Amino acid sequence: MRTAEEYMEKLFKMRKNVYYDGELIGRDDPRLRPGINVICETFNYAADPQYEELLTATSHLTGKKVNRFTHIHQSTDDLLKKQEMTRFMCQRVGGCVQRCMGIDALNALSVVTKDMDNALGTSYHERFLNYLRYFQENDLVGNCAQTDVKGDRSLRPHQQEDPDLYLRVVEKREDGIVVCGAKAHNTIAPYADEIIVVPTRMMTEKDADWAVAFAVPADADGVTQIIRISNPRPRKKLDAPIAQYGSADSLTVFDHVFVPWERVFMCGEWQFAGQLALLFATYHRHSYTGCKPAVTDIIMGASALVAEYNGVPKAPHVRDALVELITVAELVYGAGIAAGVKAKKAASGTYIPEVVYTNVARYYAGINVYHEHEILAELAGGLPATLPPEGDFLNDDTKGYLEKYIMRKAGISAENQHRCFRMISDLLVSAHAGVKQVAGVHGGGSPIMEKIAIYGQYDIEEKKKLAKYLAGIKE
Ligand SMILES: Cc1cc2nc3c(=O)[nH]c(=O)nc-3n(C[C@H](O)[C@H](O)[C@H](O)COP(=O)(O)OP(=O)(O)OC[C@H]3O[C@@H](n4cnc5c(N)ncnc54)[C@H](O)[C@@H]3O)c2cc1C
Repeated sequence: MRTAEEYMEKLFKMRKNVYYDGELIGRDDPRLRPGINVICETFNYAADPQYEELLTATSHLTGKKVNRFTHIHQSTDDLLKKQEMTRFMCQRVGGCVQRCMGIDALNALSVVTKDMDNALGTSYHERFLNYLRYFQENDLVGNCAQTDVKGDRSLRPHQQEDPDLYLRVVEKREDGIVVCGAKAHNTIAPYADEIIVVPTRMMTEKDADWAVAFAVPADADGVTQIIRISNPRPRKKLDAPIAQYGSADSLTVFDHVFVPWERVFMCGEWQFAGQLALLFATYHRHSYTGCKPAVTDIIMGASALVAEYNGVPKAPHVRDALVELITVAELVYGAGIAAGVKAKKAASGTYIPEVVYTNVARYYAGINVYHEHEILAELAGGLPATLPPEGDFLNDDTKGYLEKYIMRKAGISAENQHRCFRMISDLLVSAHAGVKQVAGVHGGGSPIMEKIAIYGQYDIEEKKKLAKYLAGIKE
């Protein structure tokens, strides 16, 4: 397994292909550091004997110890540990741990490459396992690039005016394929080792050129990342863990990118594009049953703390608000556990979380994101929005006034009151908070996509039969 230092050493040597705000930047640009800090923690905690059980696993390929963020689930226990690890890690970094998506994509590919081989006589699975071995042995960090830019949402890939609006194969050669197009909203891409591309939707026969899956180094020739960095507001003196972790998302352009065959895991098998798209979504939404409860934990902790600092921890509406937050966190987590316990073993041996429990959990988490922030905003009052900048707490002319007038419950220092409200301000009214909120709604698929998955898998006819039985309707 790698150390955080080894991860960064490799990262900083990558080809410069990342653009930010009009500049071509290196991966050692300090503005990327808060996102990189998140990934470093996935190495740090894996190296800590106290967290070894949670953060590491045994590779089913080599029998060696691997970081759990590179592991293919071999049991229901693996899925439960992944969920628990995700909640724990997201609590430590104050939000998205980001390293989940690469391994979610690899789990989906482990299933679909085998199913394709069984149905069509292709030989993708062996190829995939070779790549997985490389991924695990080098303890790599992967972005999953699933979301195409999609153009006109009502049209299929082959119907778009510009065929590049979904990523596609433009040439097949003896040694590999050439792809063109772009993938959107790729979190972690500027500080990932690898980009793992999978289809975003079901395809028809006419969409065969768009039914493609592969992996490339994130700095491969022809790959350009145009990114948006989202960092917490910097602190002057009042440093705190929440201010150290950020993220970045990329529009990843593939301009005639060559992919050697050993890295191609689907090429034209349109019949399996939908299965791969849905399976990645299932694994990723199952990861959300770990990360979203962690986000609720953070909001819940901040809500309870601010009520205590305000001197009203026992007020009935505070208790009600906290119970609402507990309900969201634990229903989502509980459904994630159910999805793990009810997982099915695929032909490849990989365990797949149960789809309905996974999707109801992700859906419920998504539609509650803004409500949870509303609860915190209500309990915190207006100060998170009007809190003077940190400089005023440091300036001798104003410091005394601010420390006097921020006081609430006796016995809590002015600094701790200030720390509490500055964190809540970061959680509620910063640009970073806005990005996290939208990610909470759309990451892993918009709520409508979860509804489609739930309705598509649920046996409503069975429920109609039940109603007929109870009503005494005999046909
Ligand atoms: C912060 C963040 C990070 C993300 N990270 C990643 C990542 O790392 N990798 C990745 O692959 N993706 C990532 N995503 C993408 C995420 O999965 C998508 O945002 C999501 O699937 C929605 O796609 P979209 O943004 O293109 O919105 P759209 O597809 O435009 O959807 C917006 C709305 O349009 C409507 N709509 C769209 N299509 C149709 C249709 N055919 N019929 C009817 N209505 C329709 C629906 O109401 C839908 O909710 C991330 C997203 C965010 C916000």
